[in-house]
Amino acid sequence: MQEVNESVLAEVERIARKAGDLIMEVYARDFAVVDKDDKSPLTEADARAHSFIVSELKALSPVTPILSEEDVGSFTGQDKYYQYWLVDPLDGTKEFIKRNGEFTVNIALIDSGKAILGVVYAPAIDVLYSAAQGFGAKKVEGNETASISVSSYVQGELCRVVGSRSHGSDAMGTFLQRLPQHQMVAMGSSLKLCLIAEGKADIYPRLGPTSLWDTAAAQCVVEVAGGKVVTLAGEPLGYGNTSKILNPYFLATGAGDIDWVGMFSDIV
Ligand SMILES: Nc1ncnc2c1ncn2[C@@H]1O[C@H](COP(=O)(O)O)[C@@H](OP(=O)(O)O)[C@H]1O
Ligand SMILES: [Mg+2]
Repeated sequence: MQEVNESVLAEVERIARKAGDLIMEVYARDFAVVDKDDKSPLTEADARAHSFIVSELKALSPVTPILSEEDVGSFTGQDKYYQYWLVDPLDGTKEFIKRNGEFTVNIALIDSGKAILGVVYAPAIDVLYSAAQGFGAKKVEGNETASISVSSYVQGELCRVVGSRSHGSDAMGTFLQRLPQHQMVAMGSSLKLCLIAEGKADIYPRLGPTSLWDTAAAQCVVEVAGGKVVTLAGEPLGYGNTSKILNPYFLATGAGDIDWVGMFSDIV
């Protein structure tokens, strides 16, 4: 069984940073883009980060299975403790290709369907978010480390909404029309969830598809920072059923007593 403690968290942070360095080597030069079977793009950077992360996690935790976006076929299922590593080696591949810096390395430890440790690293801006149940949530920007927590939205105030830069939806437009005062920020990758975690956004409605690996690590950061990531039925997004790779639509929110789920019930 993989324990969670400060040294394990530090090791996962090191792995995510080094994977980010490998990604940035590709970012700095020309690279080829190929279409995967599902038509999503793949670059050499995804493959390099994947190989590195898998070999390092195996060294850290030899018997804990790994589910990575780039090699779903070799996942052997959760272990007898209902644990596995859930990895998106490069989230925001479209942003990577556009070279706008909004992409991340994501590593989560799942235990009984819940992400109990999560590390998100954005190498182009050198920002790392990291959290584990019982150990707090933090942001490391360059040499500065700060504890992070969500903000509390009060109805009637300007609502800071964050959404995908590359994958929109009609339902999002309907939702925004209902918020008299809002500010919409577009952002690629799991960085949207991290903005909720550090209190820079109030809500991230994801009314379109994502996969388990897109959300797990950053959901841990949001939850430990005091926020929620819930389905449109109000249940926390879960990771216990790996036969179903796609997440349901979800809402990520900070603190406050607004019934966000109720606001969406007739939209979607
Ligand atoms: N039609 C679709 N089916 C499944 N996942 C999708 C999808 N469209 C977008 N995504 C997911 O959304 C992620 C990008 O999120 P965003 O739009 O918020 O930046 C992608 O991650 P990758 O870049 O790792 O492929 C991909 O997993
Ligand atoms: Mg992804």
